Amino acid sequence: MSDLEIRSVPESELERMLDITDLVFHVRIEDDVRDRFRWVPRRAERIGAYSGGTLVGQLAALPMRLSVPGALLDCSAVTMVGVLPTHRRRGVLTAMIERMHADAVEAGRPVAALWASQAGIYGRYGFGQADRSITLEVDTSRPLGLRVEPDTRPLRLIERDEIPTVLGPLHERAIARRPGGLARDDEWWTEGIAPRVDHWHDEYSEVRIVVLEGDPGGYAIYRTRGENEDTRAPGIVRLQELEADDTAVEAALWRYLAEIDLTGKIQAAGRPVDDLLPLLASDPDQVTIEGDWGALWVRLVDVPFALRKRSWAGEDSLVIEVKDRRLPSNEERWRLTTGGDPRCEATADAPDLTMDVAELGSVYLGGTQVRRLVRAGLVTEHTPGAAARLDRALEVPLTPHTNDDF
Ligand SMILES: CC(=O)SCCNC(=O)CCNC(=O)[C@H](O)C(C)(C)COP(=O)(O)OP(=O)(O)OC[C@H]1O[C@@H](n2cnc3c(N)ncnc32)[C@H](O)[C@@H]1OP(=O)(O)O
Repeated sequence: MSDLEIRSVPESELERMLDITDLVFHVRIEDDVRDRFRWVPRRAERIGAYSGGTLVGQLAALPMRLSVPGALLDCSAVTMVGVLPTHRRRGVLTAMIERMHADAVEAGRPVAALWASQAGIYGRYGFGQADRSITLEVDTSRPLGLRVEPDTRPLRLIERDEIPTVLGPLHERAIARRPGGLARDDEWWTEGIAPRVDHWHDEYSEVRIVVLEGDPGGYAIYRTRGENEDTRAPGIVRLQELEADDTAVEAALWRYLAEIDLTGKIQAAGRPVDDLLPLLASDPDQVTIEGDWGALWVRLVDVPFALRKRSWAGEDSLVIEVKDRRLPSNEERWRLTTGGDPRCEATADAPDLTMDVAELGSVYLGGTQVRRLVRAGLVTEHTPGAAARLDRALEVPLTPHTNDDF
């Protein structure tokens, strides 16, 4: 598009950004809750596409920190992407992504991440799907038997203003154990994770937070809905997040949720794929997996830095040839030396594996098997056994998972 100008969106145009969000996502952010939605673009780097001086496309990049195995890395968390239907398919998104990449390089952010509205969009920009989520449904119309002894220490319901101090340390431990989470500040907790009312599900109660304090400890964030008087459908506990330092605490929190009076079902969207509950339930038929979907997409902006900063499960040395048509500084043969002091240096040696940076993004957190990508024809294995060796080095004890919906 010839008259396209890419520049920062000033704070005075936040309302226009919300209007564009309404328009492209087919939603209506009512006046009384607009204030709540402004916090995201307010704290983001706002990239605008202007045509004739009018904002026609937008992208918000939140400076965050992403948990990767063994580290927290600075990350551009991309959201609120939209292009007016009158300007679609003319390269507006591509131009905004290029600016986002340049900004991330300049700020020294080695990774970018996003949730995709449609999975077909972001691979071309070097993003790979890095983790998945499942929805669990638990039938609690009868008692939920558990095969382990739940922790018997008391649980406490806390108020929202206690969240950062009480849940903060528990969440820090959770994302240190499991890659894929974002480090949270007070606003992220109270506006993003646990707003008092969930605008998209306002038939549910205000947010409830139950905690088992201490170390080991844990918490659950949930909302409830009573029985439907017309259909007699049972009341529902909608679980948003449950984190526990050990299995006994986890069992105590599930038991608490299962025993809430006047409810007969727990709906838990956004659980990790290796969730323990299907194994812990005495009657596994009470726990069903109702959904399974792609969650976080990861883009390595600085490949050698990201590979050096991640911890690895074993010692090895492999040459990975990376293709990256958007960020040429990544397009290299990299000798990756894994182990206690990881190294990643450009080399002229023959590659063991060749892959696009998008595939590297999808395996980086440890949630996707390189061997599977080889079988799919998406990664080329030049040295027999190299994919299996990289898989061993990438291995993480807990599958990556992201519960920060941004
Ligand atoms: C992180 C997030 O916020 S995800 C939310 C994304 N936003 C939405 O889904 C809202 C509704 N959709 C839109 O606003 C727009 O259609 C966007 C942002 C998805 C695309 O914007 P456009 O300016 O039309 O994209 P652009 O013209 O730069 O297209 C770039 C490429 O992506 C492709 N593409 C664009 N949208 C899609 C899609 N939904 N599915 C598959 N491919 C797509 C184009 O065909 C083009 O391909 P090419 O490079 O091979 O020619």
